[in-house]
Amino acid sequence: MSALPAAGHVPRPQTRESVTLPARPEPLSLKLHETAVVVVDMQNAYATPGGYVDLAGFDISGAAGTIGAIGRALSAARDAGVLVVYLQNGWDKDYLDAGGPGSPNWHKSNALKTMRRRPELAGTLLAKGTWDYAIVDALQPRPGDLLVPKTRYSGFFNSTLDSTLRARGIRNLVFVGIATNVCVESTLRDAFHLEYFAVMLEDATHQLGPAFIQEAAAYNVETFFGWVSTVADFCGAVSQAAPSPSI
Ligand SMILES: C/C(=C/NC(N)=O)C(=O)O
Repeated sequence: MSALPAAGHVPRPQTRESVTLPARPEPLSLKLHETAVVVVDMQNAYATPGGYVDLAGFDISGAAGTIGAIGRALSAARDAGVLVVYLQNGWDKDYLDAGGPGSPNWHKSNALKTMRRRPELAGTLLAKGTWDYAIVDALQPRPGDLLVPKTRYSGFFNSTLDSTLRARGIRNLVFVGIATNVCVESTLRDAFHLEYFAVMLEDATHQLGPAFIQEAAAYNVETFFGWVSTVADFCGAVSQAAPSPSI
């Protein structure tokens, strides 16, 4: 985990106010100082033409709208003093973290499969230090945000995410990012099992696969694992809380 920028502590404006977030299946009361927005894998790999999922043949035409929606949610969150945590998916340049043939990841990762199918792409997809791994320009982390690298779909697996959140007293997680049905849902399900209250902003997420997948993921979240809300409702709710710099 790293705080951004690398050096120095950037205090967030803090509020002890609770807000009520309109959500399905019911509104949710959130103490903002116990809440973080989790930005899942908004990397060129997942959101930019020429990135991994585009090269692997998935339709990413909706990603541009998702970037804009996430930008609005993050702006409201930062203004209200809500912690922003970025997840960044990928591996070392030699792909040791990705696992070899003994790992299901080696068999299921479409990034690894695409590079095996197209050897000219070897070393370019989801490797640390590459353009593909980088967070998209429009959503670059700001001072005070945190960034947690991860090597599998769930942000909680083999990462510092849980301890990072617990150390800050975070109980509520607001999820945005790509892909709804893979890394967002995997992380959100693990959040449920780790006793976090999880909300997905459905219009700030985008699926990999046909449109019905987005609906199915939202159904799963609101019925079994957490709550579903929207960017407009999130922005409206957090803007009700005035930050209090003295806390
Ligand atoms: C398929 C896939 C999804 N990632 C994500 N960020 O949801 C991958 O990483 O290969």
